[in-house]
Amino acid sequence: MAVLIVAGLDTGGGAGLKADIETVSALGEHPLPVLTSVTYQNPSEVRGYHTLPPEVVREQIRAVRGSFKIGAVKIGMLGSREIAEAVKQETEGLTRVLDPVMESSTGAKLVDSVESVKVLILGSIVTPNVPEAEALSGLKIRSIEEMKEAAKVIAEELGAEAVVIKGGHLSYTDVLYWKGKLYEFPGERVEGFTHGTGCVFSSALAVFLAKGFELPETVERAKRFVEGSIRFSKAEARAVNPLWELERDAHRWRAKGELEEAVKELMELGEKLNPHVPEVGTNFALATPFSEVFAVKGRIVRYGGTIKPVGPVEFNASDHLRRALLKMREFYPEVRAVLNLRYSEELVEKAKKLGLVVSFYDRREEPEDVKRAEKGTMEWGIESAVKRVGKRPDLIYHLGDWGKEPMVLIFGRSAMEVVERVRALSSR
Ligand SMILES: Nc1ncnc2c1ncn2[C@@H]1O[C@H](COP(=O)(O)OP(=O)(O)O)[C@@H](O)[C@H]1O
Ligand SMILES: Cc1ncc(COP(=O)(O)OP(=O)(O)O)c(N)n1
Repeated sequence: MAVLIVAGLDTGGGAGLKADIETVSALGEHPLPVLTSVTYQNPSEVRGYHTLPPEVVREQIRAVRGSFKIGAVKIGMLGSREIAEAVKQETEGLTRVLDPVMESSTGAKLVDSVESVKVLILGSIVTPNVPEAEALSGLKIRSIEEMKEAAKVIAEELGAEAVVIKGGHLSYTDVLYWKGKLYEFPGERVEGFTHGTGCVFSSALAVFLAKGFELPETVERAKRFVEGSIRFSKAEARAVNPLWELERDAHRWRAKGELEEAVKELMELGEKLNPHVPEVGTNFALATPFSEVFAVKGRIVRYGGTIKPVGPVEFNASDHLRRALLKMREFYPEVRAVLNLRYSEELVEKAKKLGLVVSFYDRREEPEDVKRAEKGTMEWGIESAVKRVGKRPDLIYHLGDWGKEPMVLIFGRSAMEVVERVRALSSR
């Protein structure tokens, strides 16, 4: 099934047509991109825009309308009244999702007037954010109740088929008004980059409608998709990541394979490693670029004179090492792997001789409030060891405390780098 996308180009690659194409593709449908305008923008500012002649927009739609089975159309930045009129005529009869783009989140205008957007409201599924809903309804919106009133006004007075008011500017709860009924879609703030959320939301809505879902289910699915695209956004883009699901799954698959290979290699060191395995066992953890962590279920234990993994490599199989690794990655995101061994002075001395950067934390220095808080020790320990040495540590040790075995953590930028370090440390 194809989804027609009528939108503007964001040169920063975060919102607009590029985000729409990625959303439609990631959700498994075929995007048909129609350009209305070129903006000059990055995630921090929109410097201006140029609208294409309406005839150019018209011809783009005509070129594809007859040759593809179009399940829905998503309409984003229109730019001008003339383009809005052309798009209205050329998309007649299609299921229309209208994101009434008026301003970017940075406050720059992306359409000549609110009236131009209104041209396309009749019969469309309209997805304003709170400021856009205020402009369309003439009402002030400060609460979910006021979102509901505005949605009703936009549907009943402007003739929208349905109205979804998005809550990204308020409480992250979205509201749908459809066929005389109101629906709420509760949400919570997700940490990450949010430039492009509105574009991804409306494109996802168009895709799920094209797939045949009913509107309330469609809104729920689109909302959860946007949440993922915020959670798995990336620093270099400073915008949402519509490819998150595909990338996350690919990274999970690769990380699992990488760790399985490294564990196999580690088993080759069996006899040499056996004396370094602590009473609680050794574990080996690897993080994906999205900071999801794999480890060995049940840990690696001493077995006769050698060592043995108790279970398979699994997602979230070690809380302890996961917390150590994620804390280290806050300082050094390139660090992806960690393994724990029993502390011994010889091991630490050998690490220093090998030129590894060694640091430590002293549990006796742990502040009382961290001690009282459940699960804060590891994070505090890694942070204090990182700060103590002032550069990326390869090995962090602690000397234990009441009921806590002294331990060594060996870090690396890949699982194999950790194995190589362990090989060097355990060689006689
Ligand atoms: N930080 C966030 N955490 C979770 N959901 C968010 C966040 N920001 C926006 N959303 C959701 O993203 C979608 C788009 O909303 P919004 O950001 O208000 O649109 P726009 O980009 O048009 O301003 C909505 O479903 C909204 O609830
Ligand atoms: C070309 C273009 N189209 C739309 C927008 C606005 O995108 P949106 O998803 O609403 O994201 P924010 O502007 O709220 O970050 C845009 N900026 N450029």
